[in-house]
Amino acid sequence: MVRIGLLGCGNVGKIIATHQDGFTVEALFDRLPDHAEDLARICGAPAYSDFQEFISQDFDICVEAASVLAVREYAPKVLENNKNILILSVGALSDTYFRKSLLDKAREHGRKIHIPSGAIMGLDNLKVGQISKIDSVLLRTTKSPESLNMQVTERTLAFRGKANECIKQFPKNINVSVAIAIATGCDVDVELWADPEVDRNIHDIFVTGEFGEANIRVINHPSPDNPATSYLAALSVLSLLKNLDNPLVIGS
Ligand SMILES: NC(=O)C1=CN([C@@H]2O[C@H](COP(=O)(O)OP(=O)(O)OC[C@H]3O[C@@H](n4cnc5c(N)ncnc54)[C@H](OP(=O)(O)O)[C@@H]3O)[C@@H](O)[C@H]2O)C=CC1
Ligand SMILES: O=C([O-])CC(=O)C(=O)O
Repeated sequence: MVRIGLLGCGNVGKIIATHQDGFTVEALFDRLPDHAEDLARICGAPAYSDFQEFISQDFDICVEAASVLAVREYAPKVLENNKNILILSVGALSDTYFRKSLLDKAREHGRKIHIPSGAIMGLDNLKVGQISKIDSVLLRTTKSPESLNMQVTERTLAFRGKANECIKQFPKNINVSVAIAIATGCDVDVELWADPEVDRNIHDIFVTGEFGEANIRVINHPSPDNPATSYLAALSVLSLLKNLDNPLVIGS
């Protein structure tokens, strides 16, 4: 059974702590001690207010569901403490210098960095971009204005540009674009729309390349405690953890 330590005890953290299937939660950490203690009451794992104490506990993989800044601060320490890490706030890896240094650290300590599919589908086969030419990738994301902290009364373009710029402006909303960029190895064009008519998080992905063309539309239900985060993002973490020890590996 996989043993995890949970870094970030908010909306996704709560879903993980309440659905322990194929893994057990062994330790909890959040910058808000109340959040970690709330989850401790739900799942029985101890809450730590000191990161070093948390990371010294006996678990196999640290599951990050906190923020881009938390990844920058803690991911290197997780690897230095000889633990694998699952990173949901993958936007942190848009900084190529940081990404390289984290990969070097993972190699040095013989550890893995897992990036779940998060709030989209198709990330598995988008990796063909690393071996076969991809000509263009566009992600068009539509969310409610509330999710984007905007107040608009009609469909409004919040951002158009590249993924690594968009994540700087919307670190809680467009991690998926960085996951696509890393998977494909391509610069990803992003359009981010605020639409008062929608109550879903919609991701339209358009890819063209040597393989042909793909148009992927994911219409996500928001998660219970954070409308900006799709429920699918939490489910993708649960399914990654459930399959970690499975001898059958499905999807590329
Ligand atoms: N890859 C993907 O496809 C997706 C990624 N995400 C990302 O996943 C992450 C988790 O999402 P969600 O659970 O909804 O977010 P929440 O804000 O509900 O929960 C995050 C928790 O982590 C805490 N936290 C934030 N920064 C730190 C830090 N530096 N150190 C310790 N704790 C910290 C937060 O505290 P506080 O409340 O004080 O900030 C909060 O308790 C987010 O970064 C989100 O953007 C979400 C959806 C899809
Ligand atoms: O949950 C979503 O739909 C996408 C999201 O917030 C992110 O990628 O950061």
